[in-house]
Amino acid sequence: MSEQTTDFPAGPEGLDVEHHLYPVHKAEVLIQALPWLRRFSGARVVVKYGGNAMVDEELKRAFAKDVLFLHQVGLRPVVVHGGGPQISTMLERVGLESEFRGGLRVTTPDVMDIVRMVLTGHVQRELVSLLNADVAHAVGLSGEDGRLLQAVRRPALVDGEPTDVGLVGDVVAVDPQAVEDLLAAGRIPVVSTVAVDADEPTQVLNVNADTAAAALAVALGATKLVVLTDVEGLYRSWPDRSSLVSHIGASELAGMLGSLQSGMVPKMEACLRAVRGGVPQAHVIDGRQPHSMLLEIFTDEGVGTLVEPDEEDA
Ligand SMILES: Nc1ncnc2c1ncn2[C@@H]1O[C@H](COP(=O)(O)OP(=O)(O)O)[C@@H](O)[C@H]1O
Ligand SMILES: CC(=O)N[C@@H](CCC(=O)OP(=O)(O)O)C(=O)O
Repeated sequence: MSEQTTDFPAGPEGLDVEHHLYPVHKAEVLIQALPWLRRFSGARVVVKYGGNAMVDEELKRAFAKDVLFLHQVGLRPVVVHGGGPQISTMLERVGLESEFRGGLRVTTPDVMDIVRMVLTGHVQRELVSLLNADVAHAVGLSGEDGRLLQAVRRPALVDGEPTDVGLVGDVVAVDPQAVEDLLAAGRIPVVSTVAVDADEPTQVLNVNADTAAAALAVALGATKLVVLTDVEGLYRSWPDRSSLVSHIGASELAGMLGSLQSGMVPKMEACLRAVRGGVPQAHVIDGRQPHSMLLEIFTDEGVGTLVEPDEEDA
């Protein structure tokens, strides 16, 4: 390992390790990781990388390093990415309106073209390129490939009323074979969440990336779903930053869903679906903090919010 200290995680009390990590502490970090490395060897981890967490180039590179680290130490990461802000930027550039109803983008055929173009043609390509900067393990695919993600059209719920949002779908079936093939070949799959319409297979649908990641995690029998976003985790009383929930069971979360707002609704619904679908742990962590994923998986303290099944279901 090099002398450079900038890639080491912050200490438990927010210690500025860049300047304070002594060699013995570096060794302690490695020793602390040992039981977790052993426990998660071979485990499938679905990592959802939200568009809001893709803040700058350095953070994106740090994310790519973390994924490569997981792969290198024997886990089986599968990256599922979003790109909501990037879609909105492109819509603005081409003079199309960005409108959300009940947290879902109103998706006309023109908007769908942009969604598909930005997710599979831009965000996914960029992530694959970052992941392949040193060793070429990553391969990108879309929910259309091998009909990985199949969805049916769904309305948004606005004040409890179903409201049409166009070409928006809910994932109803996953055929994970394309991802399985890549995993069997030692690849890192990078999935864009464009889905095939189950009722009309030549039509594509825009699906929420959190929901799609959860469905894929269940279908793959993943050990963890890790959702990277632009907040520390779930806050009990948003926006009170002192109310971070570090651990929550499925039933308690189900009871909280009705009080959540905006982007946290699909995110926490996705975590709930994942743990109720057999994924033992779902995490929401801060993608703006470099290497938060490694801190979550390989340190005793963990970070963010952990969702687990109710004890009787575990
Ligand atoms: N209870 C809550 N706890 C945390 N964040 C919340 C909560 N309620 C609403 N939010 C909002 O949800 C956002 C995350 O969702 P979203 O913007 O869709 O992220 P992403 O692009 O990563 O999917 C946060 O930035 C925050 O503004
Ligand atoms: C139906 C719907 O709203 N789809 C989302 C898909 C992208 C997404 O979910 O990206 P993030 O994870 O970055 O939010 C959208 O069009 O913005």
